[in-house]
Amino acid sequence: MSQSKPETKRPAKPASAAGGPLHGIKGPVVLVGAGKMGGALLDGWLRLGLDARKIVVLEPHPSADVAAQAIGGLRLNPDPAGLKPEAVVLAVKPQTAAEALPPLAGLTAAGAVVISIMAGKTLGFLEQVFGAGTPAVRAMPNTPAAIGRGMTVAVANAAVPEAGRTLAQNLLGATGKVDWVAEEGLIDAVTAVSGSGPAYVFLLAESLARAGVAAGLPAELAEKIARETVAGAGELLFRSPLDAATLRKNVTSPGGTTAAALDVLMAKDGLDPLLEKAVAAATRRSRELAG
Ligand SMILES: NC(=O)C1=CN([C@@H]2O[C@H](COP(=O)(O)OP(=O)(O)OC[C@H]3O[C@@H](n4cnc5c(N)ncnc54)[C@H](O)[C@@H]3O)[C@@H](O)[C@H]2O)C=CC1
Ligand SMILES: O=C(O)[C@@H]1CCC=N1
Repeated sequence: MSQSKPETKRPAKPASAAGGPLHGIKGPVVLVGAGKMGGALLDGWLRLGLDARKIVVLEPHPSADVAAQAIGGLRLNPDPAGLKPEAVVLAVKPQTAAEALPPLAGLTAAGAVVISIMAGKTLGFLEQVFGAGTPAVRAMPNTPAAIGRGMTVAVANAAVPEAGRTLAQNLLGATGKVDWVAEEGLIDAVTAVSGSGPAYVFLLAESLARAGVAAGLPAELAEKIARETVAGAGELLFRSPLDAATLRKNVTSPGGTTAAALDVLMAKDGLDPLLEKAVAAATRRSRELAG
């Protein structure tokens, strides 16, 4: 199990305590696993003003940041027996799930919606653990959730009532955008594109820096300009109404330097077939994780 924990500082007081999308939540909301992604969700809930007293965190290795929330009333590792949660959010590693979750099956007895962000773990698996007919949402977020700029795609089983879907939308939406699909099979490819996708973008920054060094730049300068270029281009894509292809064309002067590079990147054996292979590999792995 990974011990790396997010070190982001949470504001002492919620930014907006009243009237936000989490306002109507009675709780408790039980978060199982407060690592990188669970921690990002927790941050988002607190940022949107969810009262810490409505949150229960089950986490064997809480970060100092999570532990500090206990002062604000968040309940850390209480006995789960007797809890009657409104939602149970699962953010443990898929490989840990078979061992970690069965002891928590009783948490949904009073009708809680289960919201899982575990890669590969199906709605069927969640119903196996928590009982057939348990309202369950399978969601795939990504790490920009840590700065409120995540992209999550979710699918619900037939047992989730409209109110449960709204609850899931609001809890997941605390970290960024949320889209829903009706077909669970799509989540594996979503995982491969947006779930894992930030890693491909960070790799691009690393590769671009290495290519800069190979072209004669000092390593420090190459890393700085590659990082700023990826971050700036991402920000431009975020803010601009133009699509990615138009923004790319705007960089590309006919017969110029960018065109020379794009001739390589857009060749038959360029970036497209490489990313297609990478996304296919991640999609396959997501299916395998279903076990
Ligand atoms: N890291 C990513 O980019 C993304 C991860 N995910 C999914 O999110 C889930 C969590 O991943 P990360 O946050 O990256 O991993 P992580 O390792 O940072 O967090 C997992 C947490 O679960 C805790 N844990 C272990 N056993 C437990 C138990 N019995 N009860 C409660 N907590 C327990 C660990 O101490 C750890 O803090 C995974 O299922 C992953 O597939 C989904 C989208 C993106
Ligand atoms: O690598 C993984 O399995 C997780 C799921 C998507 C991003 N990280």
